[in-house]
Amino acid sequence: MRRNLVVANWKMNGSLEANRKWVQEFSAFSPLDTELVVCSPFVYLNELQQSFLTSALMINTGAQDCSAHENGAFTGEVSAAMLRDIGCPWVIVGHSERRHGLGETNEIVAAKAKMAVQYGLRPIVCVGETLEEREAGRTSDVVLSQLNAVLDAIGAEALASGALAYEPVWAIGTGKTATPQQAEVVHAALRDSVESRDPRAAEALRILYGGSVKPSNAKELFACNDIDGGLIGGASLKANEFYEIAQAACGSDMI
Ligand SMILES: O=C[C@H](O)COP(=O)(O)O
Repeated sequence: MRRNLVVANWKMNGSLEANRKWVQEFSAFSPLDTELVVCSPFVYLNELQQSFLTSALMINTGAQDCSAHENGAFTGEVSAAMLRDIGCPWVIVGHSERRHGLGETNEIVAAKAKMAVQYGLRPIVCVGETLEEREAGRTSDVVLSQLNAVLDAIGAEALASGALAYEPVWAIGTGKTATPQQAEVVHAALRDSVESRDPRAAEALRILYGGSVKPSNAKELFACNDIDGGLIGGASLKANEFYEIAQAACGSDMI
């Protein structure tokens, strides 16, 4: 059975004060039977992790990226080893804002995923097509080539130790969510592709949906067979909305 996973991606948002308020607000809610991760900017990871512990919140931390390099003269980069060193268990790689905004190729994303796994981190690998690619009928080609680059680098089992996130670029921060049917078709194709390499890993792999997930649409998305939770941007900045989305994931785990 796959346990649903709901991940907050705060992107370049937050402050010490705002983060403390978020933790305080979230602590007032009853615990949920869903695995939760908050990916904050690097500088807040340590304090956030401590506050989750002291508030007895069952939330893990994640970084939003890691370097494709091991160490050395790479100004501004943060290595997987450093994340491991501060006890941050999760890391997002290949987010579309990095692929499209910062020119990260499939090869770079694969190298980052490899570094993450080498240092014992759980990668959340993002894939997704642009509107132009979808309209040209290239959705499967694009997401499967993004997936395969990572699978070639780390293998299916290592991917299943983390998660795969399908985020159609046209749905991110736009308010346009993929319909559950649109999302499920892509999720099923992604799982089939992993299955052709390793059926056990495919069964265990959590495939998250991301792109304008809100409390109002989360339940029907999470009810789909191959959607095992979400990667939540804007709505995760509000503790109550993230909690409601996490609540929607409770009890929709698939066997
Ligand atoms: O990582 C999260 C995704 O980019 C989704 O962001 P969004 O929920 O603001 O659309």
